[in-house]
Amino acid sequence: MQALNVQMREWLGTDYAKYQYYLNLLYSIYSFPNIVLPLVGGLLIDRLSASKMLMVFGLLVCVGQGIFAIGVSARSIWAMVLGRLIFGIGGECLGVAQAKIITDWFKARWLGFALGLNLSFARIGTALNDNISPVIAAHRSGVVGASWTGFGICGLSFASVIWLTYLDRPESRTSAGVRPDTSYKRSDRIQSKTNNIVGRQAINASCDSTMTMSSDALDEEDEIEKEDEMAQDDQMLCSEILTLQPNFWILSLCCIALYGAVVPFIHVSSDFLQKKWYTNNPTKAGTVMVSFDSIPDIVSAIGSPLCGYLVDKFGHRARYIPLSALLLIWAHVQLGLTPISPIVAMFVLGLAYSLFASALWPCIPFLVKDHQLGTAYGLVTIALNISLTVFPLVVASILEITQGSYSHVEMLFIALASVGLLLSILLNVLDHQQGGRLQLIEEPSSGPHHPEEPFEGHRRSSLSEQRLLHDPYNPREPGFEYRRQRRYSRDLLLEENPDMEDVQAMVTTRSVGEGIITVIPHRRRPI
Ligand SMILES: C[C@H](N)C(=O)N[C@@H](CCCCN)C(=O)O
Repeated sequence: MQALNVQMREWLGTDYAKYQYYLNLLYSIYSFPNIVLPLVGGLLIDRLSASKMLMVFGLLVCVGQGIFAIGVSARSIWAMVLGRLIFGIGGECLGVAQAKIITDWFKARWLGFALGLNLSFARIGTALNDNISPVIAAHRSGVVGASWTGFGICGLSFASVIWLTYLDRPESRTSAGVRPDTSYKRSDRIQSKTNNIVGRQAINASCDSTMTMSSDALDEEDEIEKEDEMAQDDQMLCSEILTLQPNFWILSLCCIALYGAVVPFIHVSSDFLQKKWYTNNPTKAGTVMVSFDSIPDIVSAIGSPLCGYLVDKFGHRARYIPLSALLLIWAHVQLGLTPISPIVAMFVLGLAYSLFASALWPCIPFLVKDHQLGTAYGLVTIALNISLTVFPLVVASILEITQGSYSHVEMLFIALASVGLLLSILLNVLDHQQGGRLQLIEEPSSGPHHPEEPFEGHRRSSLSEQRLLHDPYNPREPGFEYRRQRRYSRDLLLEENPDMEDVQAMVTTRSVGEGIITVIPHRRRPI
């Protein structure tokens, strides 16, 4: 919208004041419903399935952009508003579903890099939109052409949603050792529970059965039944939201403060930079500002996957957050209170943007249980949208009251970054007291897996870090089912030619009917 500012106003034929009202309305209608809806989206993702919901949200994005483009073609502002509403609901919930799928697949390795790459594509999209939309609109087709180009891109995005849904199907998850999606898991569990019952009845009924069960195997079966029962409870309930740990809520507050110190600034940066540095040279301002505007997004497009990689490689993900808050304070102090050229400050701002975004989102899976992930991502997305709804309005009010004083606006951003700094220090202190879960290193596993290894994947962890892991074999611990599957599939894969005897040593087989057996992977225990 911002990118097509002038051309859109000319196309709609409205005066400046009315157009500013429409512009704000089109932005607010995107963010406002997302103060609540990502929670509903997240709960649906946890209770149904991330890829099914991804389809629904992807469709909403296409429908929303289609209605918006029709509105632009017909010069109907209310159709445009309706389009943005549907687009916003789909877009933010789509982000939640994406994050859930990425976490399911990359939780044990490369999570920071994968989420960083996801952010990188979002930034590239923003930078391309800012720079290409006006060029498209300047041609014969105008803003109508630019809006329908947007619709075409949404169509391409929906095609990749379909492709992703295919890649994320239950069989691929199972063969890759990835935690199955909720709906599949539930039907699978009902089936396995039925099999267990049938198997038990068959064993009990046939005293002359040729199959005898060792007491170990019976213990194992009892444990598996217990796990099944407990897993039935592991459906995300609304009431569980209140039981999420304080660190999760502090992280959400960090999200409000730090995004609030960056995104609303980017929205007004073009006007600010022009007024402060290029007042007497509007021609230069016109050309320079387009690229200046995009510096934080471009730096973040490159920086986010790199920072994500650093987080994976060296851990300490929560420590990057106060560091990024310090960088934000530096950038805003330099921009707001000094006459120094803004280029360096804009780079620093982009670096801080990369650093906190690629550290903050990968913290979430370390703070909630697996079955709460969608809801947790939904809640942090709500925090983000509160920030993106409230602070642009605060900025607009400050500009109105101070008659356009950007120094006062910069003071707001410095204050927000300082609040982010304090909150992130508190987060690190509390996390340290609880053993440093947020600082763990997850790195790609290369060598063989040792039975005594307490957690999935190879990881350098200090003793204090390991203390907090409790019992990774406890089905109530976050990621239990995921770890068991990973162990099982890794054990099979690590054998170059796994022969059947070895495989049999790892599983218990049950005859549950004529010609039907059920295979239960053994749970490995630390030596
Ligand atoms: C408004 C927009 N959705 C946004 O700012 N998103 C955030 C968070 C994306 C999280 C995806 N896992 C961003 O940094 O782009």
